[in-house]
Amino acid sequence: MVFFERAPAKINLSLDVLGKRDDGFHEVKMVMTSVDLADRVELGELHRDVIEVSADSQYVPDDERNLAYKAAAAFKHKYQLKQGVRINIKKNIPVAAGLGGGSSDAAAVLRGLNQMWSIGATSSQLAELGATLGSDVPFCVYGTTALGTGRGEEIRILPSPPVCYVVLAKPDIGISTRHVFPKVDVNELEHPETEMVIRSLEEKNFKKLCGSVGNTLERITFSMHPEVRRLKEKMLTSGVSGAVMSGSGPTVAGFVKHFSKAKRVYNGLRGFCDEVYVVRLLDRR
Ligand SMILES: C[C@](O)(CO)[C@H](O)COP(=O)(O)OP(=O)(O)OC[C@H]1O[C@@H](n2ccc(N)nc2=O)[C@H](O)[C@@H]1O
Ligand SMILES: Nc1ncnc2c1ncn2[C@@H]1O[C@H](COP(=O)(O)OP(=O)(O)OP(=O)(O)O)[C@@H](O)[C@H]1O
Repeated sequence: MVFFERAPAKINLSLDVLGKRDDGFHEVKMVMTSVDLADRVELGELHRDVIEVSADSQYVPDDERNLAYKAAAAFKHKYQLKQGVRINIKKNIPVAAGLGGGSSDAAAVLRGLNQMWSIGATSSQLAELGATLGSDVPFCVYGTTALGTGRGEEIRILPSPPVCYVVLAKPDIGISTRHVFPKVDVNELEHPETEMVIRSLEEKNFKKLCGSVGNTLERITFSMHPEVRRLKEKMLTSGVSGAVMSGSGPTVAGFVKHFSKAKRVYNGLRGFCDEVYVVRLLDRR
């Protein structure tokens, strides 16, 4: 039997760092949501006790370093399963882009294996297992709109954003979160208005949302890669109502209410950077 799971990209509407923890991670407070740019994860049952993984991208490992492989290994270990699985990933989410692609693939594997092997684990149990794989995996298990606290793994579901289009633009660089967090100086941070972002979701207020999106990691990524700052500026002058870098970058998300405007922004940015997408937010609660 073959199972398919969608693995949507995540974007940060806000990302705040509150402090450094004893375990080396940072205490964060961030609002995340999912968009309809998604990888496609195919799971096929094997009768041997092996995990095989392949992906149609040269930037993604096809062995135990793949986060999807790690998710399958963790799931098999947790539920003491002797069956194997073949995982095939059709990558549509740009890699090392701040869009949580690997985390979303891992979450899709947890959801898919739970279904394929009829384990009956709850989302919260899958999220707890996901937290052992990476800070963004628990959010990706739910894949809606949520507040992430702790190191990002404590999830509170929020109302979905007002209906709008999101233009995603990624300059031709990859950024690893691991290289950005060590540069955080907790005494020199500008804090985004996360509470205002949450209120804008509760009120479904597009204007308020656009006026309050923010990411404290922007300053660090911009200083390492000035082209990301230029991209955000270009996006704002192209007519988006608000823009914010996702995760540790380099992808910048711009918000517009109408498709005609999204198309104009898209066309304007295409001459500026290679990878541009017009997407929609995933959930409609
Ligand atoms: C930047 C975000 O994408 C925002 O959604 C996430 O916080 C990153 O999530 P992720 O890629 O799943 O991150 P992890 O794989 O857990 O951690 C990668 C590295 O980022 C740093 N890290 C990550 C999360 C966090 N709250 N504090 C950190 O300091 C750590 O150095 C860690 O070694
Ligand atoms: N299934 C996967 N999809 C994408 N990248 C993966 C996967 N498994 C492992 N990786 C590795 O993880 C790294 C980060 O890729 P990803 O696309 O998840 O970026 P990101 O969302 O910016 O994450 P991070 O915050 O971890 O830097 C890549 O360098 C890649 O080699």
